[in-house]
Amino acid sequence: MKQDQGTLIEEVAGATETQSVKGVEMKQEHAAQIAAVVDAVNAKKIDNVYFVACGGSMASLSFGEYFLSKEIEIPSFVYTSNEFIHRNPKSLGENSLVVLRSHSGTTPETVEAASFAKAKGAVTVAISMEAESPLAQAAEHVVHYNYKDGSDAIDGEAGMFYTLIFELLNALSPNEKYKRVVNQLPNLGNLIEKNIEQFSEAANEFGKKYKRDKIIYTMASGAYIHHAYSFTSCLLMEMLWIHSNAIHSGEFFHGPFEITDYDVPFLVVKGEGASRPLDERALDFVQKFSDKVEVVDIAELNYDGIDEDLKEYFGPALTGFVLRLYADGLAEHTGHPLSVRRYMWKMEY
Ligand SMILES: N[C@@H]1[C@@H](O)[C@H](O)[C@@H](COP(=O)(O)O)O[C@@H]1O
Repeated sequence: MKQDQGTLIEEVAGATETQSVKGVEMKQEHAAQIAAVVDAVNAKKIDNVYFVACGGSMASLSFGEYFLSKEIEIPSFVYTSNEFIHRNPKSLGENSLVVLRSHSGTTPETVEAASFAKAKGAVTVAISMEAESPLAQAAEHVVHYNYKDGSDAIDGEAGMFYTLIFELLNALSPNEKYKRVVNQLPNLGNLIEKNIEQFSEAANEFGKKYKRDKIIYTMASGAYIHHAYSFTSCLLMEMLWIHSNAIHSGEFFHGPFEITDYDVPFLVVKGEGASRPLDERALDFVQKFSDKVEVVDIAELNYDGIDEDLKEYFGPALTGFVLRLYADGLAEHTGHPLSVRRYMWKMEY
């Protein structure tokens, strides 16, 4: 059992000279929720970490798996909720940390997965915009985030999630880098605003140019494959009814590239970080054979106030807000609002 070491947020709050973003502080109840998770992790020997959710929520949790597997030796896994229950992973047990996420807090498979993990004795953490939701009640710990209610981004989905992940990384394997990430995360609000401003026009042009296309492929790698997945599944297919597939840049040459032609559209997310060369290789190819290639270059995002060596952690936190603009552009020019569903939440399935 480790000593109770407290959280990085508490450390920052007690040492004003290290606080990098003046006037922006996480709400106390949110900092306390994260502190409770850190205490629970410090009180146990954690052997593995499971991230469990559905759809866009699963994609968001996958950034946690990406950073944990890249940074520390404790293995981590991502599961869609129903498979988590049905597969019943052998290493799930009382030394597991299971992080579940549901925006609504009501997705039945995810609620059930929380009860399933709790029954196995794991430390369970529910992330949701609804602090009283069924998911929050099924898990031992709750990490709540504010959604479109005027709260600062540090209390929103990205601010809360990335703070939790870097607090967890620090609890499992302390490193001064994680402290700097937590110190600099309050910059998110400002950065989201600046990046929305920077990419709005290109995203609107994208909508104008591709409004007649019935299929748009997305391509990415590393952390960004999870952005490609949610862009494809949630934004293009669910909300805009545009056929798509999220292709991993490293896998592109092992089948999918045969579909490339002058009139086949690709949205390529050129990542910032370890797997950027994979994206560059795939991009070189599609740019040779397709006239319909759109690139979102994550290295070109605005990272004001972020240390150079921390950009790879901030890129994934900002990209969702940028890609959302590209869906907004399509919605605007196709006249198909992102809110329309035919089946989802409308019937039993
Ligand atoms: N497009 C939505 C996602 O955005 C959502 O994440 C998921 C699960 O819903 P919830 O996050 O409420 O559990 O359903 C769909 O996939």
